[in-house]
Amino acid sequence: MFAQVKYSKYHALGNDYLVISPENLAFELTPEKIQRICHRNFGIGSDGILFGPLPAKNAKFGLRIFNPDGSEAEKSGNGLRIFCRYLWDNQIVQEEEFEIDTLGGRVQGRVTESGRSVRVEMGRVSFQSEKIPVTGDSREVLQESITVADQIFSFCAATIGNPHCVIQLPEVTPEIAKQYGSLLEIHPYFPNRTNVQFMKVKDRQNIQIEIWERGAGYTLASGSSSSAAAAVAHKLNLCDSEITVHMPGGQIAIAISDDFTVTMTGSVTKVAEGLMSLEVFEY
Ligand SMILES: N[C@H](CCC[C@H](N)C(=O)O)C(=O)O
Repeated sequence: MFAQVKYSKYHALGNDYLVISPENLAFELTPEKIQRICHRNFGIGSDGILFGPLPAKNAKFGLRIFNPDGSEAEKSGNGLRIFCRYLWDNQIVQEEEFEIDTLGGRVQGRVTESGRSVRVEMGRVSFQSEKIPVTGDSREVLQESITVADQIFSFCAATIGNPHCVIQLPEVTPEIAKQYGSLLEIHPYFPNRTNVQFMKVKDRQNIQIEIWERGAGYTLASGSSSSAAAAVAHKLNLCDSEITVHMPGGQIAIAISDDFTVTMTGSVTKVAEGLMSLEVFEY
C-alpha cells in the first residue's frame, strides 16, 4: 500500500482540479475519500478530481471526473483542458489532436502555446428534455418558468454530456448565483440535479455568466457551463456562433457549429506536483 499518493494540481481560470493517475492509487476513490481530498481545510482542496488516463475502447484515453461532493460528472470542460495539459506535461501526447472518452461522450483535445492553451471539441449541445434530463413531455426546454424561494425565473436547459439550467438576467452577480443556484441545483425538474448559469448577454459576441455547479457550488469558471450558456444564447439568436464567455476567473472562447457542436478554447495553469499523505483519511 502506498503511504503517499502522487498528484498534480492545475487550475483553469480559477476552477482547480487534482489529477491522479490510476498507477499511483492503491485504493478505491469512494465519495467519502473524494470529499476529504477536495476539502479546502482537511484535505488538499480542489473543485474536483480527474482520475486518468484510463483504458478506453473507442478513444486513446479514458477519464473519470469527480465533484468535491463525491458525485461523478459526465463531463467537465475545464477538467478536460487540464487533463490534456497533464498528458502533454508527461510526454504522453505532443501537439497532435487526440481523443478522450468520458461518461458524457468522446471529445477531441489539442494542446497549443506550449501548454498554456488547450482546445477541446466538447461534443454537441442538446436542448432535448429527455437527454438533459428534465421532467415533463419530450420537448426542447427553452424559455420555460421555474420557481425557487418564491422567485419565478425563465430558464433554458441544455446538455453537453452534463446537465445545465441557463437563466438570462439583465445583470448577474455572485450573490444571485449563491442565493438561487443551490436551490435550482436540486429542483425536482432535474432528476440528476443540474449545473446553473446566470447569464447576461453583453452583445452578439460576448456573454457574462455567474456559475453554481452541481456537486461543487459556486465556482469562478466552468467550461461546460460556458458551452451550454453560449449555445443557449446562440439558439435564442441573441449571439452569433463565436462567443467569448466572461466569468470571474477569466474568459473562454466558444465556437458553435450549425449542428451545435461546441469547440472550447481556454487557458490552463499548472499549480503544483505533490504527495498526499494517507493520514488525511484518519482525521
Ligand atoms: N460540476 C459539474 C462538472 C464540472 C464542470 C465544470 N468544472 C467545467 O469546467 O465544465 C457537473 O457535475 O456536471
